[in-house]
Amino acid sequence: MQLPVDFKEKYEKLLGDQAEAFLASFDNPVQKGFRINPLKYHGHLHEHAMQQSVGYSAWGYFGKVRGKTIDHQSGLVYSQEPSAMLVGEFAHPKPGQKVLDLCAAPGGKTTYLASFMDQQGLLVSNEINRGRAKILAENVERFGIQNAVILNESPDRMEDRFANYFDVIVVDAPCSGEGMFRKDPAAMEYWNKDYPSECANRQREILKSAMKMLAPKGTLVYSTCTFAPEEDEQIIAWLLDNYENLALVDVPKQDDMDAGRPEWADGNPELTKAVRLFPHHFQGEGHFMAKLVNHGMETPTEKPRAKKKKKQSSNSKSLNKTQVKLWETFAKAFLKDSNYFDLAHLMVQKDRLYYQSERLDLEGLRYIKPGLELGEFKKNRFEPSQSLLMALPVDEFQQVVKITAEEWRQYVHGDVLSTTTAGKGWVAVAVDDTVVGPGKLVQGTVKNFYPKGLRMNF
Ligand SMILES: C[S@@+](CC[C@H](N)C(=O)[O-])C[C@H]1O[C@@H](n2cnc3c(N)ncnc32)[C@H](O)[C@@H]1O
Repeated sequence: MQLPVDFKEKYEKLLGDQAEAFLASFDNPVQKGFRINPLKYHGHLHEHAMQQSVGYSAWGYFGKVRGKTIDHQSGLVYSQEPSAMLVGEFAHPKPGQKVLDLCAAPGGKTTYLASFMDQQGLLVSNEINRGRAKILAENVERFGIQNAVILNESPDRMEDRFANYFDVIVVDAPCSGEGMFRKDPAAMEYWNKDYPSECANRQREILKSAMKMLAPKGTLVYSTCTFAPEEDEQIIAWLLDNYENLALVDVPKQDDMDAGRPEWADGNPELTKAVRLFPHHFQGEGHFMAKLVNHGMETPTEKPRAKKKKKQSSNSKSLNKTQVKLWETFAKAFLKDSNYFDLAHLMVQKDRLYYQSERLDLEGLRYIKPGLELGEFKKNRFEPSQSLLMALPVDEFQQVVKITAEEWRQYVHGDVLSTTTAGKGWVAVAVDDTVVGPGKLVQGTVKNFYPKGLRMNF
């Protein structure tokens, strides 16, 4: 691989006698990986083999995910390279906590965090770039996460609303991407020797906002996919200097994981508690990560905290009587437990019904999904969304139509299926125990409600 000359010279100086092995590793094959989804997994995958597990991740395996498969389309697996899995392990939120993934698209860390949370608590998943935020929302839908809110904000605009709020914050920062050169050689086009310092400026701004949103005793995980000390140890040194209540957590390291390098920053020996993943030592792409805990009190906010408004925002409303009736009738016929989603946590926005695990007023913030989308109110009826189908296990539905893998291809193509299943009305369509989407039983056929935007040809 043709690496930038300045890049080579920099790491020859920094790494000394290890530089040769480090630079040679860029010619080795990229490590591919995937995770199984514990919110959905019932003991087997349809098209992928779980051969070699990633030791430090309960859900991680080496191997490549194929896109046009039941496993991928129904969110049973998530493609993620092995190094990135360690960030989720560092964060390790508990069910019920308030968790923020501040730089979240396309969703690798968000889906990892949700895997620990067991649909309880709140996961705010934010992405500044609108196009990428939409992709994030698609991945969250497929993974079946019930307790996520997808924001599309710049971190500084979130500070006041969420002051001292989150128990766990992950900042998987935009960075110079040196650790991705092997996987994505196009990343080299942006790189020049000043790029890491430019990225570091942005990282400090993002972290200033993150610190305002971190609760007392909260955990902050910072990660990059670059080797640049300016964006790694030097950022952590800056955090420790500027936030005296913040302390690094000593996370156990495997033999193939390197410690942070104090000599590449201000010499603070604490920095050895950070982790570097070098591709000449570790089976994965280049990464840096650090876990910190806030031992302090609440961080004073600069502006007064926004007062809680009694009135709901103009965008989102509680359900009116007709909508309550339509939803309740639908839920009774479609779900085994018609109260699965607490009415007090439901809200309507532009005729779409959402469930919010934690009631939030998002007025003034840009968002993609204010919660789990359950479906849409149409003239005198309620139509379930793909998100609802993805977010519940098969045994929560009253009526299920089981189809074969071959029929699944027809279903995701948009075809009407014939069936011997008796009954009528809304059904969950499933392959074995894997729910793949909604359908409607009409006289021996399953009318196809797989979203048009997701349909595919084979
Ligand atoms: C390394 S990627 C995140 C990857 C993601 N966490 C995952 O695991 O799939 C960094 C993200 O930060 C976003 N970003 C760029 N500038 C930002 C800023 N100023 N504040 C917050 N996020 C930013 C990028 O759009 C990008 O999606």
